[in-house]
Amino acid sequence: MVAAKLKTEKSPVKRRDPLPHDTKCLTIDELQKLAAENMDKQTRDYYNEGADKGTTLRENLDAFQKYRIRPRVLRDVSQCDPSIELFGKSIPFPCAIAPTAMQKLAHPEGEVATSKAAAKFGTVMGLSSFSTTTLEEVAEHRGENDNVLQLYVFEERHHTEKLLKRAKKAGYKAVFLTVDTPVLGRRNCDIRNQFTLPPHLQIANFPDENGNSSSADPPTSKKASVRFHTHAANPTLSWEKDIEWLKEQCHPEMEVWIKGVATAEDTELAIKHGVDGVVVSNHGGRQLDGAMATLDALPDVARAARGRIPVHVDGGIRHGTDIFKAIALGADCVWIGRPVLWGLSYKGQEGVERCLSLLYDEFLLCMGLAGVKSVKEITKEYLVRIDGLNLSRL
Ligand SMILES: Cc1cc2nc3c(=O)[nH]c(=O)nc-3n(C[C@H](O)[C@H](O)[C@H](O)COP(=O)(O)O)c2cc1C
Ligand SMILES: CC(C)CC(=O)C(=O)O
Repeated sequence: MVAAKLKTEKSPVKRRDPLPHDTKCLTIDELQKLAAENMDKQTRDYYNEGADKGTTLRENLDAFQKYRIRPRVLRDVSQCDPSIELFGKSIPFPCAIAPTAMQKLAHPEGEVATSKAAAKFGTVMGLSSFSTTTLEEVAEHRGENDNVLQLYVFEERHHTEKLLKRAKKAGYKAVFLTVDTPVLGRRNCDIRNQFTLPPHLQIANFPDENGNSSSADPPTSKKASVRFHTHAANPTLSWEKDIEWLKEQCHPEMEVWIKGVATAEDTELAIKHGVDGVVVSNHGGRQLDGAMATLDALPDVARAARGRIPVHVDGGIRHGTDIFKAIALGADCVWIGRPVLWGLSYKGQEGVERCLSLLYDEFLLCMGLAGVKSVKEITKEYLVRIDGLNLSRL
C-alpha cells in the first residue's frame, strides 16, 4: 500500500504501520454508509443532521471543492514526515478527534472505545462534557496520549468548577470552551424524533444530588442537576466575564482554547484575552445555519493570528486531501467529528482506528504526490482556487 511504498528502509521517520485493508471500507464515504446500517433512526439523525436547512453543513463539505492542489515534482519524497507536534508531543499527522456528545449511542463502549483508538493511533481525543462516560474513565484508557476536555461554561459556575478540578486531576491537557452555542441551534430531526437518551445511558459527568449520573431527561423532569437540554447553551457568556475566570481555573495545568471562532475580529480578541489556541468551527453546521463554511473562514483567522497562537479547524473533513487543503490555508491541525462516530458505530474501537487510518493514508499519499516532505512545507503555494472556469493562485 502507499504508506509502505513511500517508506524507505533508511527513513528516520517513524511511521505507523498501515492497517490491512478492509475492502468494504476504503473511504470515509463507505464508512458512513456502513455505520448507517448499525444506527437507529434517532441516532443517525442526531449525528448526521445540521441546523435548520442544512446549508452550512453542506457548505462545510463543498468548500473543499473550491480548491485544487498544485503538485510539485522531482522532489525526492521517499522520506515524507506527516507528523506534527500538539501539546508538546508528536502526533502521527495533523488530525485529532473532535469532541462529540453521547458516544454510547453509537456503540456500547462509547467514549472508552474512542479513547483506546486514539491512544493506539497516537492522536489527541477531545471529550465532550456531555459524554456518556465519565471523564475519569475515559482518561484511564488514554495511554501515553493527551486528551482535552470540551467545556460548556454553565450559568451555575459551581458545576463547571467541579468539572475543571476533576479534569485537572485526571490529567487533561487543555479545555476547549465551545463558544458557538450561546443558544442551541434548531435541529428539526431531533424535534421530530423527540430526541432523548435511552434510559440505560447517562450524561455521566454530572451526577445529581444523590450521586446518580443525569440522564438526558425531558425538560420537564426535575431529577438531574445538569441536562443538555437546559445547560449546553449559555447566552450569558462573554469575553470579559468568563475568559479571565476560566484561565484562573485552568492555568497553568490546562491550556484554555476557544472552539467556534470564525472571524479575524474574534481571533484578535482571543489573543488579547490570553487564550492558548482557537479552533475555527461552526459546530459541524449544527448551530447557525447560513454561517460561513469553516474552510472559508479559516484564511482570515489564520491571517489575524499571525502565528501568535495555534489555529485549528474542524468541519467537513472527509479525506486526506481535505486535511492538506486546510493546512495550506493556514491551519496547524484539523479535528474530525462525524467520521469518528461512524467508525464507532461500524466497529467500535477498531472502526475509529479504521477511520483515522484511512485519513492518515490519504494524507500521506497526498503529501508524496504533491511533492512535500513535511507538514510545515504545506503552504498556499500548493493550492489554486476555482472561480467558475478560472483557476486563480492564492
Ligand atoms: C453528534 C455530534 C455531537 C457533537 N457534540 C459536541 C459537543 O458536545 N461539544 C462541542 O463543542 N461540539 C460538539 N460537536 C461538534 C464537533 O465537535 C465538531 O465541531 C464537528 O462535528 C466538526 O464537523 P464534522 O462532523 O463535519 O467533522 C458535535 C458534533 C456532532 C456531529
Ligand atoms: C447539545 C450538546 C449536548 C451536544 C452538542 O453539542 C451537539 O449535539 O451538537
